[in-house]
Amino acid sequence: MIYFDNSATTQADASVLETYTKVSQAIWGNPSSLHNFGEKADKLLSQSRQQIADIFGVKKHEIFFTSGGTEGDNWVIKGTAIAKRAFGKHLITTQIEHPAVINTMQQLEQLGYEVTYLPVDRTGRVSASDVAAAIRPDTILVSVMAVNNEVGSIQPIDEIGAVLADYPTIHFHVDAVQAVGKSLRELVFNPRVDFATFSGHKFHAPRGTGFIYMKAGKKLAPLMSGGGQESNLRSGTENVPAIAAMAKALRIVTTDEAVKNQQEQAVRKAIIEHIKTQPNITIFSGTDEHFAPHILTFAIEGVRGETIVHAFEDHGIYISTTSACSSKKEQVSGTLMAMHTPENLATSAVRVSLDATNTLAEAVAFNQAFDTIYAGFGKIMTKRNASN
Ligand SMILES: Cc1ncc(COP(=O)(O)O)c(C=O)c1O
Repeated sequence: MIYFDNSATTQADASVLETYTKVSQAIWGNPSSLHNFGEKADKLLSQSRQQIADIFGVKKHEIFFTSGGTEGDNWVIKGTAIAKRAFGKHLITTQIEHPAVINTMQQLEQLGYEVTYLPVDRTGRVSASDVAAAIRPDTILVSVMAVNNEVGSIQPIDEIGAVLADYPTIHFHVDAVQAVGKSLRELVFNPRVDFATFSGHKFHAPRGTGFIYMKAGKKLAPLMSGGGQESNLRSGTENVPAIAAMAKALRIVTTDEAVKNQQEQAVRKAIIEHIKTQPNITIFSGTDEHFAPHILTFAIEGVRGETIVHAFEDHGIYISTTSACSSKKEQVSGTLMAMHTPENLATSAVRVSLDATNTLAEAVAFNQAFDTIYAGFGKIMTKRNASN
């Protein structure tokens, strides 16, 4: 089996699962309990928070645990909307955000908020000057992802940060779910960024884990009210075993990051160099510094994305249509449409998403499977053209 769908989810690391099991067996007390057993869990929770903060060079009390990327995005956006409703009801985002952002924004629109969805260029990048032009006196939030999950384009967070330096009261949120382990720490933690969202299952931690970064002094309304965990901002008994496991997974994925990214880039380039020689192939992910090393999206014109996914599956290779969320709903990729891709090409797009465990030998196997699949589709396309 060759697993090339790491942007959908990653396999939990064996040593990370070991931590999860050990903590579940040995330190399963409730961190809020007053007794010594609870204190042990609380101590581990605190150590995990410190570990994560240290990795990113931020303060411990700026890390808040969540259940994943969707919760983090919802919290920052709705939490801002509630906390700042007296100051304004305008939010700015892009047309290429994950549904966790776009659908949250749409929900707010139904409640009377106004949202500007900024366009992107043909390479899938938003422009900082468009952000500047969209700012209004009642703008309360700018939310822009670091790495797009469908084509891998890296957004100019630093340039947007420079624009927002003149507007210190506007919350600046970065969805960093696809940016972990991709040598983008400085970009995500640009000094002007106030909030960032992270999801554990994208970096080999157990499902249902995640955290947000909330800069000291910034405020969000809680979405989960209850027992007052996470400094009264996110109630609910903490999943200490999973959180300890996530902290370990983050340490592993961020160790030797540059070397791992070179590996991903090498595998990606080996595939690009091979497939780009064929006619009817469109590659949407660039190889320059504006694209993350792990995502490659391409289309075989005239063949539907799901047909391509299943054809590779027959060869034991797992890829996806442009995102795991949209693949079962037969939705056309929002990112590719925003990039002005013709609809017939957007419906033919598939995403290969890598991590550092993928090898050049797997790229060779992928390329061989590609040749067989492409030749098969070629016959169908020729027949179709002849009968038209
Ligand atoms: C950019 C981005 N944001 C948010 C999410 C949602 O994260 P989760 O699956 O942890 O809810 C994803 C998941 O694919 C994503 O790629």
